[in-house]
Amino acid sequence: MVKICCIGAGYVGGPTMAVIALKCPSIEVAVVDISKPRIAAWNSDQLPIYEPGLDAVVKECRGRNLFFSTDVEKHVFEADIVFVSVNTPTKTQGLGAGKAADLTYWESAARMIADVSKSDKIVVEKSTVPVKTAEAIEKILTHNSKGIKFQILSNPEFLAEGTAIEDLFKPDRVLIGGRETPEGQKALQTLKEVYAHWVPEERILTTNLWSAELSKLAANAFLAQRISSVNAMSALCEATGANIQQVSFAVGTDTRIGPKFLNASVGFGGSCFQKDILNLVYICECNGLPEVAEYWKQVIKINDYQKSRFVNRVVSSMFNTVSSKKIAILGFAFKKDTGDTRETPAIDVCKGLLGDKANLSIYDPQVTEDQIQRDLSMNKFDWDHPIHLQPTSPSTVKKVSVVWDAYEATKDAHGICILTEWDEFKKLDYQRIYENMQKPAFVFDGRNIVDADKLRDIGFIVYSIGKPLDAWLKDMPAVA
Ligand SMILES: NC(=O)C1=CN([C@@H]2O[C@H](COP(=O)(O)OP(=O)(O)OC[C@H]3O[C@@H](n4cnc5c(N)ncnc54)[C@H](O)[C@@H]3O)[C@@H](O)[C@H]2O)C=CC1
Ligand SMILES: O=C(O)[C@H]1O[C@H](OP(=O)(O)OP(=O)(O)OC[C@H]2O[C@@H](n3ccc(=O)[nH]c3=O)[C@H](O)[C@@H]2O)[C@H](O)[C@@H](O)[C@@H]1O
Repeated sequence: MVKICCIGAGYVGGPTMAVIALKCPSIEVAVVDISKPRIAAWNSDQLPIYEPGLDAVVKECRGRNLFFSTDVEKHVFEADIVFVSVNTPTKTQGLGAGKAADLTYWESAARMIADVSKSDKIVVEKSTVPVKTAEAIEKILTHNSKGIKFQILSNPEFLAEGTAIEDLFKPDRVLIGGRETPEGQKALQTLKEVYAHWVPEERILTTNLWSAELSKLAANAFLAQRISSVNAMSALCEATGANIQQVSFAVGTDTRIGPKFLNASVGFGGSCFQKDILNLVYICECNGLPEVAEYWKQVIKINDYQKSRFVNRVVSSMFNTVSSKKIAILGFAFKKDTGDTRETPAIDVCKGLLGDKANLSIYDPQVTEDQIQRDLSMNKFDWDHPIHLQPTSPSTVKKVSVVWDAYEATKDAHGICILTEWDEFKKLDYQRIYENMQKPAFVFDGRNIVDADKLRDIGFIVYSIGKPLDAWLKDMPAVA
């Protein structure tokens, strides 16, 4: 029986391996992690991540050919194929701080693999890494190998959170990069056969190592660039009376552009877009390509601009101050159908409003108070380290309360900011909400999910990203 071990039981390692186990009953899959609580949660009924469809997959395979364990060395020792899906955060100190990928966790995983291995292995880069990382990993493995042969493959993951299971069941493509040597090609074929259990052959792309590594960074950069492009247009729409949804639709019907990923928003979030673009920028700079670096940097600048533009709009609409006003925050996760808050735009928006002394009442159906408090008090990029290395007891942000109901959050509030597009926010009883709020009552829809005209009929002053402005808002321009 082929044995797979995956180091890193996170948002990628967990779901990816669960699906491999489901689709390949003849393969034994062990997912290992240094975090005991995380592994305990994977072995319980309360999985450590919320992902539609994941519970059913795990339930079917766990204990059959899917195992979660903290015994990292034992499972690496036994495996034929070792996936590495550990954190690759942005460096916060030293050379490349604020941009370069921190490969500490990757390097320690590679050294451990070299230490415990007694048989030849295929080592698969699942984490998103800078182009040429495989070369560094190869060096670590071969210099410590005691004669054992390792083949490195790059197999970046393209799943999106909230749709991970769907994406893994029916991927647009699986990408595998390997060395162009007979041994490299043999390893590539072995991994290809794993995916071929359920992915059509023509969707399994094979390339050289560097193309696979770079394609992952490029794909995320292209996706994020689309959002920054549409968000840049949203600002122009507000200034001119155009409507971003109409513009996106008109632009997206061109088959060369396509309709997906053109929703204007308060800004993109998530653990990867910013991190991967910063990483790309750093690589360009290191390769003497400052113009290319500058081009991609702009994607992040527009994203930051979009978040601060939103805050300014809220503050300026409410007589240029939110000091001591209650603002309800609906949604904190970086997108719907996930409890993940890594790099969520809600962090920057909340910090901006707190900077103007607002009192925040936050509700998100999947995010705990503890998580929100951690996020609002943690330094930038600290969140992307394994949980046991993060600050243990972050100070509580006093002007923030976290409640478990949208009606409670909005009671007596002056304004509502919708920051995540949870379906339940579309179906709220806004008449009831209006009656319980201070007047004038504002809704700032950072996701364009509410029926603005209906809300205006109730009496709300409504701001929708990239849509024609209410007279009230036009009279109170937001200066970024
Ligand atoms: N979250 C996402 O949607 C996607 C993430 N990625 C990439 O996948 C990689 C992992 O991301 P996530 O799963 O989101 O991170 P995560 O933080 O959820 O999981 C990483 C896990 O690795 C563990 N770990 C770190 N060092 C270890 C070691 N030496 N031995 C054993 N376990 C160790 C941590 O305890 C943690 O549980 C990153 O490079 C990310 O950029 C790629 C595609 C999608
Ligand atoms: O490398 C990664 O981590 C992953 O990053 C993204 O996936 P993810 O961050 O989970 O979620 P997305 O659906 O891409 O959304 C990212 C952010 O962009 C925002 N977004 C998305 C689409 C859109 O039209 N507008 C928009 O503002 C979302 O609300 C969210 O904040 C990519 O879509 C995945 O292919 C990739 O594997």
